[in-house]
Parts: sequence; structure tokens; C-alpha cells
Amino acid sequence: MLGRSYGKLDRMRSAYSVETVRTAERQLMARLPEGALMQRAAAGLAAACADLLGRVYGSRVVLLVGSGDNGGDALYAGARLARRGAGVTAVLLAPERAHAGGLAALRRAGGRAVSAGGAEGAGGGAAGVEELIERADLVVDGIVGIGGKGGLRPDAVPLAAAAERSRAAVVAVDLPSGVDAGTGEVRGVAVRADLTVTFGAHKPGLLIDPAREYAGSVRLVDIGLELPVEPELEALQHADVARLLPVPRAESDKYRRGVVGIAAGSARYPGAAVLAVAGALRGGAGAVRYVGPAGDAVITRFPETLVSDQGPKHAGRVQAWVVGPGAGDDAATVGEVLAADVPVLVDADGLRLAEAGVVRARRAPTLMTPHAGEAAALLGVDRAEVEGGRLAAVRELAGRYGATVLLKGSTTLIADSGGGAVRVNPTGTAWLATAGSGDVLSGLAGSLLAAGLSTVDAGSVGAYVHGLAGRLAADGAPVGAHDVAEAVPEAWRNVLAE
Ligand SMILES: NC(=O)C1=CN([C@@H]2O[C@H](COP(=O)(O)OP(=O)(O)OC[C@H]3O[C@@H](n4cnc5c(N)ncnc54)[C@H](OP(=O)(O)O)[C@@H]3O)[C@@H](O)[C@H]2O)[C@@H](O)CC1
Ligand SMILES: [K+]
Repeated sequence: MLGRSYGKLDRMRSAYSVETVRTAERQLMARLPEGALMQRAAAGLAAACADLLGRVYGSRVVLLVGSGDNGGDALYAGARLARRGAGVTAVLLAPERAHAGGLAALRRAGGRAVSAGGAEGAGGGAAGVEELIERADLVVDGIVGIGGKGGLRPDAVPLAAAAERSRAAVVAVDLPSGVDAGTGEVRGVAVRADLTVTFGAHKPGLLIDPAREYAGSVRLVDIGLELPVEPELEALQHADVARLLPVPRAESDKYRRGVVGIAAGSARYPGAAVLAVAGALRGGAGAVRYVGPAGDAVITRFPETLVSDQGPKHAGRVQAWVVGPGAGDDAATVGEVLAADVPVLVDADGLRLAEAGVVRARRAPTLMTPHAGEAAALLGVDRAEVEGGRLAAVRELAGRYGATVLLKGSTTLIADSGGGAVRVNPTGTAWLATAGSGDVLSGLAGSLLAAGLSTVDAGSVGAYVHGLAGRLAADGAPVGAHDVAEAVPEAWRNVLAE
């Protein structure tokens, strides 16, 4: 086996909960002159806006300004842009509660302010405001940030809609207004940004769908916060994955590299077995052992597979098992695999057939890999509930089963039952939503388990490489699951080349 220890997680992209960010901000603010943090935030925001505009002088900038400090950031950044020659108009959602210092700074710099709803001064009135937004070059969304509760309020909805219609680039301040910073949930309308400039730390909502989709690309502005070692969420990057990928040593033979057992497929669904083996052969284990009724199909496609028609118990030693893809109703095989004292990955039909009590009682680790529909069935809730609240769902399942759970989707999440940071995969692509793609992932991640990675690492590295393989294989066109499996070596090389 190739045990790989993972030291300092210094390169990961991390996200921190709103409470953690608030605490860090309070501690820092106590040591700094008043307003210093907001100036740092505004300076970073204005620089990002200027980059996006290219030419600041003569550009038309509209600020959408709510009643909190998020609006304050927008106003101070607007003042900086106005000083560089932009025509800046602030649209105030609550004129009497807008950040006073920010508003004064904007006015001093030559910017103007109008009310969002009423006809307060020239250019006011709802229709006029929407027209202003539609004709802008840049819209800055400072409606609400980490202080937001619930979805966007009704008075802000027409502004978000006008920003979406507009040809202007939309920059969200800290977060797109209307998304839940902590969970990634989106209730009703939210601002759709091209760029989100976030301060101090990523918030979970910026990394998890559906909110992530609203954020566009995300730029982090360092405002000097000191954050705890363990984040709430972490996303591996190329360098992290490169350090985790198993590398054979000079003295390795196939058994030392690990043998992965695949108990999958049925006479009716041989394809799932073939695809799981296709993933497993490219996942770093030294050998792939296949057990089940689809042996002929497997050996025809992959003659290097060790095929057995005995059950898992008599198949010979493996360092990890994958069970479930295309398994139909074969509960006996699932039970036999779960009784083995090695790491087990349970996918697809296997999820339905694995009893929670049995999984919880296992001494060796278990990795479960449901998609949203399967997770919903296990939790007894609607699929929409899982899709809308992915972070809560993955944590709940991990707790119930005492297992590591990988919840598939465009932002795949991996949670350990022991708590700790949840991993989020940044390489997903919609092209991976294709039949059999999950079978490839289960083989790949199972192979990484056999090579000695922990369940959390095998799941997150598997998802990362699988997502990258999907992108490389697709390259803008539809692909089949076997194309994804074949692109795994290229994805692997791509990671190591960094
Ligand atoms: N702290 C720091 O050091 C730093 C903080 N910084 C910045 O401050 C931001 C946090 O500021 P914050 O705490 O003032 O809250 P914020 O996000 O502006 O919203 C609260 C206001 O919005 C309102 N509101 C609530 N829900 C709403 C909804 N759904 N739809 C519409 N409105 C809604 C709510 O109104 P109320 O409920 O009172 O009527 C309240 O007045 C943070 O994201 C970052 O940008 C940076 O400058 C760096 C330094
Ligand atoms: K915002």
C-alpha cells in the first residue's frame, strides 16, 4: 500500500462561516482606526472594477446601495471610481439609512445619488432607475452582504432584474445579493454577477451551487483577517491534488500498489461494471479484480482485469472494494462487501441496499457516493431539498451512516462523519451529467482508496481528476462516460504538470 500523509493544507481554497468571519473582523477592527477595514475593502473593490472596465474615465457606473455596510463598501468604491473620471450614480434602497460616510465621500468625488423607488431629485423614479441600470457600463451590487437574511426583498427585485437585462458588467460586493452566504441556498431572485469581490475569506455560498453560479468569477481581497486553521469548507487545487496522487516507488509491485475489487454490474447491466473497471484501471491501484456476472464483458474490453465468478468473500485479497454500480437488487453481494475489513465505496444501487446500521458498525472506513436523487431517497426528502441545501444534506448523511459521503453534482461535496471541513470539488462540469459517468468515478475513487488514500482524500481527489477528465474530454462537445475514463491519464498528467 502507498500510505500518503498529507501535511499542511496551505494551498487549498478555504471558505469560512459568516460567524467566523464576523469574529475575525471584530478582532481586527479593535486594533485598527475606525473605518480602516471598509477602506481596504473599498480599495480592493474599486481596483477590481477598474480592471473590468479597462477605461475608467468616462464610463457609466451605477451602484445599488442597501442599508448596511455592504452598501458602504459600494459607495466608497464608487467615490474612488468617480475621482478617476467615471460618472457614478448611487441608487439608494433606503435613502435615510444609507452609509453616511460613504455617501458623503461619493458626493465629494462628484458622484450623485437617487432613490430606488421614489422620485427624489433628478433621475429618480422606478422606471428612470431601471433605465439607468440598463444603460450602465458597470453595475456594482451593494444591496446586501453577509448581513442578508432570507431572499432578496421585493423592493430590490426589480433592480436585480434590470441588472440582468443590462449589458453592463455586474460586480457583486462580498456576495451576490439574495444568496445565502452560509449554505449556498438561493430563495427566489438573486443578483447574477459576472464577478464577485469578496473580503477577508471566501464564504461557503461562493463555492456551493446554486449560489456559486450567481457569483461569476470570485476575487478575494485580503483585508488582513486572521482566520482559524480549520475552515468550514475547502476546495483542493491542482497543487493539493498533485501531492495526494499515489506515485509508485521503485520497490512497488502490483500488490504493493494496491488491488481494488469491483463488485458491480449484472447480466442486465454489464455496462456499469465495464465503466467502473475503466475508472479503476486509471486510478493508481496496481491491479483491478472484478467480481460479478459481467465478467465476459469486462475481460473482453479490459483483458488486464483479474476476473472471478466467486463472490467477494472468495475473490482473493483486495485493499478496497467498490460495490453497487448496476448491482440491481443483489443485496447479498453488498452485504458480503460491507463485511470485509477494508475500505469500501458504495455507489448507485448499493446505496439503497446498504443498511445504515451495518455501515455504521463497520470498522474499516466507508465512502458513499450518492447523487442528489439518491441522497434524497436515503434521507426521505424531496430531491429539490437536497439540491437547494447541499451542505446540510451531505453532513446529515455522513452523520447518519457514520461514513464519508460524497454528494455528486456540479459542485460535488465530500463530508466526513467526524465533522471537520467539508471538501468541495471545483472541477465539475455540466458535461459530466451523462449516463455512466458516476460508474467511472466510483472505480476511480475506489482505486485511490486501494492505493492508500483516506476516504475523504480518495473522494475529493477522485472527483477532482474525474471533473478535469470530463472537461478535457468534452472540450466544448458532448462526451460519453468511456471518453471521460480515457481522459483520466491526461487529467492526471495535467495535475502533475502544475
Ligand atoms: N464588518 C466588517 O468589518 C466589514 C464588513 N464589510 C462589509 O460589510 C458587509 C456586512 O455589513 P452589515 O453587517 O452591515 O450587513 P449587510 O450585508 O450590509 O446587510 C444588512 C442590511 O441589509 C438589510 N437586509 C437584510 N436582509 C436583506 C435582504 N434579504 N434584502 C435586502 N436587504 C436586506 C438589513 O436591513 P434591516 O433588516 O435592518 O431592515 C441591513 O440593514 C459585508 O458583507 C461586507 O460587504 C467590509 O466593509 C469589510 C469590513
Ligand atoms: K452584495
